Amino acid sequence: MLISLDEKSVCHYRMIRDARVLRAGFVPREVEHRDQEVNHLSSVLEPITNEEPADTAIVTGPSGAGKTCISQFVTERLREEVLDVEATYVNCWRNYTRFRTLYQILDGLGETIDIHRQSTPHDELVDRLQQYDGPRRVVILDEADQLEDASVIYDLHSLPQFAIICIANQEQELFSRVDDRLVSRLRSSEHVRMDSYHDEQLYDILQARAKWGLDQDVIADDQLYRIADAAAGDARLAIGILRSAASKADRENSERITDDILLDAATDARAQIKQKSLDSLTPHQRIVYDIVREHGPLGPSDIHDRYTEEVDDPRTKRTVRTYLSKMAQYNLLKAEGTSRDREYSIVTTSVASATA
Ligand SMILES: Nc1ncnc2c1ncn2[C@@H]1O[C@H](COP(=O)(O)OP(=O)(O)OP(=O)(O)O)[C@@H](O)[C@H]1O
Repeated sequence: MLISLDEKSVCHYRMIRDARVLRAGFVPREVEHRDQEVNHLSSVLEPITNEEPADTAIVTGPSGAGKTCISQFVTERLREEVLDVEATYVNCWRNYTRFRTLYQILDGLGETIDIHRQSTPHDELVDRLQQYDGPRRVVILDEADQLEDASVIYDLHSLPQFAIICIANQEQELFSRVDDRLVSRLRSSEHVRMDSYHDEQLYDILQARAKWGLDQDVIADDQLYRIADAAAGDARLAIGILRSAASKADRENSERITDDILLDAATDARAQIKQKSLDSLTPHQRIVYDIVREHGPLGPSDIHDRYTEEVDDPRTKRTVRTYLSKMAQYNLLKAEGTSRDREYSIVTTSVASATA
């Protein structure tokens, strides 16, 4: 238990013991229920521990299935086992151009001092990667289906110094963004698929976080089960609800997480995740989202027509479809109808919560 004194010397109870373990990007020392996926991914990367080239790994699954966590966990474990392995993590949604992704990778190698965003050609960046002869390096390309120009995967694919983990929600979305020569290579890559968690699995993930992050007995088992149920298979949302609940309890100087706190926490966590997803949208995706918000429900063709009227350099219909699908995956849009008459509308954050 942590007790702190504010300026007025009032005692404040703090139930959060270690806030790090409640953060979205935290990689735990032990991961729950993913032994098979951990072993599979480890075996794909294994050759680099003997200085041999490794196959590219494709990791897919819905939001909150643990794709990033498992990829980072496996990479870290590898780095613990052998000295000469390094790792670079790139969020391709944030770095969605080929230049930015190459830049981030080179930055991890300390090779960006004289690179100029305006004038350095792509080929020179690729040359530098080719010349890299340091320790073997795992490059995690997270949200790889968001790359505007996925040829960066091709750039890296053939370089033996780099082992690539490509993370995406769906395999077909990743493949629809790359050209045929790369599709055939990626099809023969190792594929690690992850499904949404069951309630029991989410409960275990939550219990471990509560154990490390919070004081004992501040949340009851049945409350953890309700969080798991409300999160509907998404570990990111589940941990988000626990984090919101604990910080609200701390703000209110409460010694336990009450059911009322939990109810608000579910709403807060959903709103926070939604805001984060909205902030991640690229400028073109944001325009598409706003069109659906203002004029939806709309079908993909109507959306594309309106979008091409609004921008000078429109992306293809196919790309806009991948935007729509990604926003549906991230619960920003909902799709209704079959593939022939599908329409998209925005998801309004519902106040009703399954933690009630
Ligand atoms: N098996 C697990 N054991 C422990 N913690 C986990 C596990 N799976 C996921 N988590 C935790 O859940 C949260 C969400 O996981 P992660 O970010 O890896 O999901 P994701 O599939 O990459 O989602 P997104 O597609 O939204 O990026 C993270 O805080 C992560 O540490």
